[in-house]
Amino acid sequence: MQITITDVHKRYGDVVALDGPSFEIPSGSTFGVLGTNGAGKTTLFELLVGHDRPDEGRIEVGGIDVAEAGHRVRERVAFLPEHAGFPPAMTGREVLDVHARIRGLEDRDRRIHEALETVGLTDAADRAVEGYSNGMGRRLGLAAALIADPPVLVLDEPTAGLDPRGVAAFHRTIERLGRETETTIVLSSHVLSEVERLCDDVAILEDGHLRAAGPIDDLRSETGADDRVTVSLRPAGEGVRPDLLEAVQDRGDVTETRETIAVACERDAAFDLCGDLDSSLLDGFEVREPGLEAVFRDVLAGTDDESDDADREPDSDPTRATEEVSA
Ligand SMILES: Nc1ncnc2c1ncn2[C@@H]1O[C@H](COP(=O)(O)OP(=O)(O)OP(=O)(O)O)[C@@H](O)[C@H]1O
Repeated sequence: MQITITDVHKRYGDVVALDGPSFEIPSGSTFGVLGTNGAGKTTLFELLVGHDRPDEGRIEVGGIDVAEAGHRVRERVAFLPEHAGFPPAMTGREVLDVHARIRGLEDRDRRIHEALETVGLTDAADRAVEGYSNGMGRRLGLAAALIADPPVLVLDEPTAGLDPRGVAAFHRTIERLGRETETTIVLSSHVLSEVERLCDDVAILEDGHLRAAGPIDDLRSETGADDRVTVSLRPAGEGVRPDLLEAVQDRGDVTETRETIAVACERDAAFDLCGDLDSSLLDGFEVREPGLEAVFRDVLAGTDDESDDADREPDSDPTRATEEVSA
């Protein structure tokens, strides 16, 4: 089910939370909403699921205006908020039964069974929620969101606070939903590798403005991120690390990890770098293609000056984002 966001504005007192983003979320896609802290992601989700109304602009889900017909949209859109809580004494199954009843669903036992299976909570279904781990609680939230087979699923930072196993389980569930159903999945995350793994398309927000939107591959070439690579060098022992650092310091953006020294630079410069380095300093190296991180950095780097301007007025020009991306 396609979602269309058109010139949406939202203020909280003096704070401009959304300043006119316009973009489309393709039907059946897994779509990532990215942004710095306070960029407006949660605000956008609250408007998208009909919990609040925009001051100006429209959000349509499957052609229906959310602000005009919130009840019809709520039948189509399920939301997993960033902080979903459940009465601690209830079991997971009881929580899902309440959700199914609120939605007036028939065939509740089958739906509850399927939702529990989908998120991998069948064995814990009859335990009280207070005994659930953080990850199990998130998965119960997802099961509650899935119980009505919604055509649209909105997940606000779904893996925040989960341990690596919880994150992996969550990823598998989302990937399976994306592969096996027509569900349009919209999620926000600060973990770019997660978004790159799960999503086909993204929107990047900053201070309420849309900075870029579209398929990740298109953004890579539009932003020029495609022109750059990262050369990851493994020093031949800790003793030569300072020499290696000195040799690469003017060759690009240098970052160090415990094992490697990474140099992000233009493709031609990477070619020269690999040819010039003294091989006795190296245990090995690899060249990595630009990831979503490079796109994110390039998109936001083009707006550094503007993002300092906290008092700017709302911008009603929906073409603005396209201009900024190509800037
Ligand atoms: N109910 C509210 N009252 C006042 N200000 C709010 C309210 N909700 C959000 N804001 C402000 O609106 C801006 C956008 O907030 P929002 O929570 O949408 O950002 P976000 O991108 O989800 O941030 P984060 O990544 O930190 O969760 C912020 O400046 C925030 O302080």
